[in-house]
Amino acid sequence: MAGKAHRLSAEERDQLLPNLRAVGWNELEGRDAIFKQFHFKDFNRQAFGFMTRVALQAEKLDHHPEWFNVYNKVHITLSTHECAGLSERDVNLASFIEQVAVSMA
Ligand SMILES: C[C@H](O)[C@H](O)[C@H]1CNC2=NC(N)=NC(=O)C2=N1
Repeated sequence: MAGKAHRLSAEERDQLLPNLRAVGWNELEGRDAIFKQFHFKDFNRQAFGFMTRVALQAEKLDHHPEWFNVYNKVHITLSTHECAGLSERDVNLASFIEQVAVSMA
C-alpha cells in the first residue's frame, strides 16, 4: 500500500464519515475505529460469499477487517494499526464492503 497512513483529522471525518453513518457504520466508543453489523439471509450463499469477496479485496489493499461471523451475521470493525486509529484506508475498505453488501441483497 502506497504512503503512510495518517489518522483522519476532524475536518476529514466531517467530510468522509456522514456517508458511512448513513448506511449504518458507527464510531466505536473507547477506540478509534468504525463498526457495522451485517445480517444476511443465510451463511452459504450470502454471508460467506460476502466475506469471500471482502477478503480478496482486503488482500489486494493489504488492509484487513477485524470480523466476527456466526451463520448469517458478520460484524466488522475497521481501524489502522499503523496510525493506531481511523485512516482513509478504513473509509475506502468500508465503501467497498458497502458495494458488496448492496450487491448481495
Ligand atoms: C504488515 C501488514 O502490511 C500490515 O499489518 C497491514 C495488514 N492489514 C491491515 N489491516 C488493518 N485493518 N489495519 C492495518 O494497519 C493493517 N496493516
